[in-house]
Amino acid sequence: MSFLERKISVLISESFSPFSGTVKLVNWKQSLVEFLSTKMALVLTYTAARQLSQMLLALAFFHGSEYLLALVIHGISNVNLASLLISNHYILAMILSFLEYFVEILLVPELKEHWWVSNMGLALVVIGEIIRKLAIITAGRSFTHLIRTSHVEHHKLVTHGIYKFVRHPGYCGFLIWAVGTQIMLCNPLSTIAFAYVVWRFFAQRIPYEEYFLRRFFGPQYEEYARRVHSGVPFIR
Ligand SMILES: C[S@@+](CC[C@H](N)C(=O)[O-])C[C@H]1O[C@@H](n2cnc3c(N)ncnc32)[C@H](O)[C@@H]1O
Repeated sequence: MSFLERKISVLISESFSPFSGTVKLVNWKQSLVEFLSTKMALVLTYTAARQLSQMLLALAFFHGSEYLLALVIHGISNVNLASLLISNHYILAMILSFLEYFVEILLVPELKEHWWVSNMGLALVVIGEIIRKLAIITAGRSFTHLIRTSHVEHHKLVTHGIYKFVRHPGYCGFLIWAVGTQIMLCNPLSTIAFAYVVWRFFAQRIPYEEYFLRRFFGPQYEEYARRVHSGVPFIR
């Protein structure tokens, strides 16, 4: 056994030894396999099973219901797969968040055991879903996944229901939902990244969307925008 092999063997056997302070020299390869298989077993714990299945359910429910509502409101001929709201950037962000989850549950499994944090995330996912779906149902045909750049007859300014409290409940709900998914997974890096990326996306989208709303509805929209907050932090 080389010096390095002996060192690794001691380190690993120390971390597994049930007798504190006892240094057992064991075959380092066998120890490494034991070490990795113990870590892998952690991935299959109750914690991971529950957090990951909640995440998959949240994703399936969010995208499935977006598509179904679009079908019901706009009719099959006006809806395509874009209504699933799954872009390449979105897929990449989700893959990175799953990657963070797996790396952390292997290296720092105790991070995922903060159940009050995870449950708070789950509550945010549910609240975000409710706000967004209320927005879609309230706005009806006025709520299109692509921003309208020309006025159509049936496009009416919506200022009732949840739009009485915030101008962009659909975006507000999505922001809460997206950040909630990462808090639910106890993913610190993705929580910050999702909050920033989603917020920045809406910070650019809202002025663009409102430029057309002002053109379509003029002083009526001006007055509404003065009265009601956007619903997205730091965007008036
Ligand atoms: C993806 S929806 C988002 C709606 C809104 N920004 C929200 O977050 O609930 C975008 C479409 O909704 C329309 N829209 C946004 N606010 C509206 C309102 N108060 N009344 C009618 N249409 C609106 C825009 O013209 C755009 O075509």
